[in-house]
Order: sequence, then structure tokens, then C-alpha cells
Amino acid sequence: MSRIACVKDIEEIAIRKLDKNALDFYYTGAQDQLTLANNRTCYDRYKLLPRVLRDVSKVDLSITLFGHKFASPILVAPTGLQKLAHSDGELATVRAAVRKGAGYTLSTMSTTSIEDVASAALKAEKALSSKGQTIDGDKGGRWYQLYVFKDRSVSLDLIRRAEAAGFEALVITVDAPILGNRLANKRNSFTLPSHMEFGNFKSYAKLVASSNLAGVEKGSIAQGTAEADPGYWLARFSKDQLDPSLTWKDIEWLKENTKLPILLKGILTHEDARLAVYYGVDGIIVSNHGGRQLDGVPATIDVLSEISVAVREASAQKNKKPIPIIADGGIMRGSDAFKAIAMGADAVMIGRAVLWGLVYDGENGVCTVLDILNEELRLSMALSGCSRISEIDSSYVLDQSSEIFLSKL
Ligand SMILES: Cc1cc2nc3c(=O)[nH]c(=O)nc-3n(C[C@H](O)[C@H](O)[C@H](O)COP(=O)(O)O)c2cc1C
Ligand SMILES: O=C(O)C(=O)c1ccccc1
Repeated sequence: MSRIACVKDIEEIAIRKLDKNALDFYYTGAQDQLTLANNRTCYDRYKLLPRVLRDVSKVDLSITLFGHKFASPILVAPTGLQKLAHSDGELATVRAAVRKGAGYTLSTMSTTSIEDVASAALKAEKALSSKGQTIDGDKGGRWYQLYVFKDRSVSLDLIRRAEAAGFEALVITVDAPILGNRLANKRNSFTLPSHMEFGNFKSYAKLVASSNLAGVEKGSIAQGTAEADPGYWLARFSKDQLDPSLTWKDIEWLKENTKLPILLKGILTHEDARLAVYYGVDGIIVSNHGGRQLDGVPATIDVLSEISVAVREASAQKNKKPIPIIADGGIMRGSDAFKAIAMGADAVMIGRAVLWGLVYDGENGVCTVLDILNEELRLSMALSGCSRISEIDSSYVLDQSSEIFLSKL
């Protein structure tokens, strides 16, 4: 077999390896998958405008967020059910993130517990130090993604556990009050194999019953009518347990209940970006959930520049520095990350790319994905004349379909 040269090569192998139930869960988007497709094609529309004759003999990828130095602005997005990809699941991913100094966010919907992920990460950090290996970033840098449950005591307990386990920020996902309309998962009656389960809910009786961890075959839930019953295990669990009544008031409640920085994941408009600053959150993740929630929303790169203006203005009104903006969706190349940063992101997250690495070769596969994307980003920077992430701005990209561009013609 020929050697792996890019993340697409790894994706192809992963597609061949996974069964239909798991592949469709990872790969597909909601409804007509318009946003999923757009997430990819939009990057291709932005052209790079390189500057030359600048010293690029040293290119520094590192960034600092919330006082923490990361080796690269490419962070690992929270994705649920990672044991479907590899038997080591979340443990493999977090170990890879440690080895590469990459930011890592653990999903509420993990197949491994918060505590086991934290202890694997600490062990991996110790192993690196004892080998005398250094990474270009600080230790730690792990965040916890929270879905807010109807039973608020569960959410509070998850926060306490994440804090106790050393997670350093909370990522509140706000674009999934209800799970998106995922047709492939419906058709497949998507389910977890019986030997897998959620990693965090064992002590919450209601969640155990509702997720059928108590031994009932997960796939055997009767198919209801489309309206009354979302039709498959995960959609039903989400409908029963996640709180669709969440509002900005609850962000205040969360702030009262933790000292950790809070990021909102799933912001797509400048109005909500302003509200996020107004309500005092510490960062936003501009995301369409990888095209898995509301189909038909724009690709994140297309809304980044107006959101970054809004964040700057709203933060200035409070006499504060702009809060960090992270973007995700469709990033499969280091040059995609470069473009997102140019359009206003401070960092980016990768979801599926990590999952493909995990399927391909567990921990080492995720390391390979991170290495490839970081090297591609380094190359984009060097060839564009940038030696630091902070130098990358909108002068390095051209959006050929934007009104500004068209009005210049
Ligand atoms: C299989 C899968 C599971 C996901 N699970 C979660 C999750 O549990 N929580 C969450 O906030 N986002 C979740 N996401 C969304 C990702 O965090 C991220 O926004 C998205 O994957 C980015 O797009 P990309 O996959 O094109 O990189 C999931 C995405 C995928 C593909
Ligand atoms: O699939 C997802 O996108 C997601 O966010 C999720 C929700 C519930 C369980 C697992 C993943």
C-alpha cells in the first residue's frame, strides 16, 4: 500500500474499516447534508494571497488561550462515542493530544469516564517527562464539553467531576437543544454495540434507565411514529435527557456554579456573539456542529469575519480584550486552518479528522493526523510569509464570492 500523505488518505482507510452503523454516525450530516458539503467546499473558495521575501526560517505554531500555551492552534473537538472508532476510544485520543501538545475537549457523550480520561492524560504527561521529551506547549490544556441535562443536578455533578479531574475550561454546546435530523442514523436505527456504554452516567439512575445501560438491547427500542418518537436510541436519549429550555439566563447560572472559563459552542451569528460577550462568557466556538444539527446554515468560515467584528466591538464596550474565537467544521487541511485564522479565528477544532485517525491506528493514528495538519499549517504559513500565528490576518485571503470582492470588479 502507498504511504499516507494527507488526512484524506486516512479518511479513505477509515471509511473502508468502519461498519455502516458507525460510519454513518461519524460521517453524515443532518437532513440534506447541505451544510456538511458546504463546510468543505467553502474553504476552497477562499484563495491565499502570499507575501514573499520574509524570513520564514522559523515558523512558530504555538498560541496561548486562557493563559495556557498550546503547541498549535489546531485543537481536538469534542466528539461522542469514540469507542465506535477504536477500542481505546477517548483514552487514545487524549494520549495523542498530550504527545502533540494539542488542546483537547472531552465530550459529555464519551464512552470513557471523565476520571479515566484525566488519569490517562496525566500518565501520558509523566511518560513524556520521564523520557525527557518536551512538547512545545504547557501541560494540561484539557477542556470539558457539557451538554446541559433536564436534571440540573446531573450537569452540576459533571461540572464538579470535570473540575476535580483537572479540566481547565467548560465548553457549553448550545446548538443542540434537540438532536439534528440525521436521516442515515434513523434508517440504520443507529445504536451502540451491546458491549459499549456511556462512560459517565453510571451513577445517575434516570440516565441509566433512559440510555438502556441496564442491559436492554439498545437497538431493540420500538420504532415509533416519526413525530412522537425520534426513532432511534441516541435521538430518543437526547430528547428525554437534554434540556431544550436552555436560555441565556442559564449561562448566568453556569457562571455562578463554576470558576472555570466558559466557552459557548455553536455560535453562528454576530447577534449571538454580542450576547455571549454581554453575558460574560470567556470564549466562543463558531460551529455548525460539523453539519449535524440545523441543515442549511452557513459554513463557519463565511460568518467568521462579521462575528469577529462583533466580538471586538462588544468587548471594547466592556473595556475588555476580545474574547477568543475558535472555529470548526470541515477542516481537513492545514491550509483550511490558516484560512479560518485569517478570517478571524484564534484557533480551530477538528472533529472527524481525529476520528479518522482513531479508526486508522488508535493513539498513533491521531498523532499522525495532528502531525499532518500541523505540518500543512506550517507550510501554508511559510509560503504565505508568516512566521507566527498572530501575523495571520484577512490580508492573506481573498474570498472570491464576497460582496466586497465583487464590488471591486
Ligand atoms: C461523530 C461526531 C460526534 C460529535 N459529538 C459531539 C459532542 O458530543 N458534543 C459536541 O459539542 N459536539 C460534537 N460533535 C461536533 C464536533 O465537536 C465539531 O463541532 C465538528 O465535528 C466539527 O466538524 P468536522 O467534523 O468537520 O471537523 C460531534 C461531531 C461528530 C462528527
Ligand atoms: O453526534 C453528535 O453530534 C453529538 O453531539 C452527540 C450527541 C449525543 C450523543 C453523542 C454525540
